[in-house]
Amino acid sequence: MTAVRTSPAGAWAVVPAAGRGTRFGGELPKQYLTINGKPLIEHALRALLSHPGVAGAVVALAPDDTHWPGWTEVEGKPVIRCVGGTERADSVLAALHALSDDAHDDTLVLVHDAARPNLWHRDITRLLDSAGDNDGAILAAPVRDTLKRAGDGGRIECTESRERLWRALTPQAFRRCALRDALEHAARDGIAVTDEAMAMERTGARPRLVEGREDNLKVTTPADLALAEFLLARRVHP
Ligand SMILES: Nc1ccn([C@@H]2O[C@H](COP(=O)(O)OP(=O)(O)OP(=O)(O)O)[C@@H](O)[C@H]2O)c(=O)n1
Ligand SMILES: C[C@](O)(CO)[C@H](O)COP(=O)(O)O
Repeated sequence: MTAVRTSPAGAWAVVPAAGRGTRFGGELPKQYLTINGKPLIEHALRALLSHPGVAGAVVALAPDDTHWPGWTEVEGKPVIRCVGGTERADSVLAALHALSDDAHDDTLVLVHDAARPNLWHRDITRLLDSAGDNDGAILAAPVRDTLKRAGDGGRIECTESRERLWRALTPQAFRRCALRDALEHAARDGIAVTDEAMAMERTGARPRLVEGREDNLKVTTPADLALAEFLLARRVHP
């Protein structure tokens, strides 16, 4: 893995893409499934790198990835690869390390799943506008459904309040070193964090919730892929 010089101007995208897609199933990792002739990861990278506030991207790949097309540039901006880890948080941490020490500590990083192909510029802009303080910000969507807690035997134990509950989306935006330290701390404590905000919360930070488009979906199952196809077919970029 090569250390990278980063531009002081602009945020950097960090794209974890080292997952196996176990819940999706199949041989091909889901980030390489195509919609409109482009793999999901390309949709994600183009959405990020075509935004004027994003200077480049670091992509974390599985060590045995044979599908990565070898891009070093997308939308005229640099794309760097590194080897990801066992869990998503390990992959994000590896990508943060791949940004060299001469990158500013306070460079803003936007961590975005390779498996979220329907990201819009307006959401990136709103996130960048809100992520200036040291606690960072994430895109999120309010929970809309009535929530049931399961008891024994597949029966409902109770109805949970959805008040103040949000679904975490990506990108999630933080200062590079603050996020690196938070992820390292969680790893040392043996805590499996499922998103970047969770690692930051453990340090006492209170990241801002920025309401994002509800159709910024993560492709997790085949049903999600069909929905993403529907959404992207109607989309006029960016
Ligand atoms: N060790 C890992 C695990 C996940 N990811 C990435 O994190 C994003 C969101 O994770 P998820 O949807 O959980 O992807 P997978 O781990 O591939 O799916 P599954 O949990 O079903 O195996 C994806 O872009 C995935 O490639 C990663 O970079 N490194
Ligand atoms: C980061 C994430 O996409 C936010 O929704 C999510 O946490 C990824 O992992 P998950 O296992 O699918 O929740």
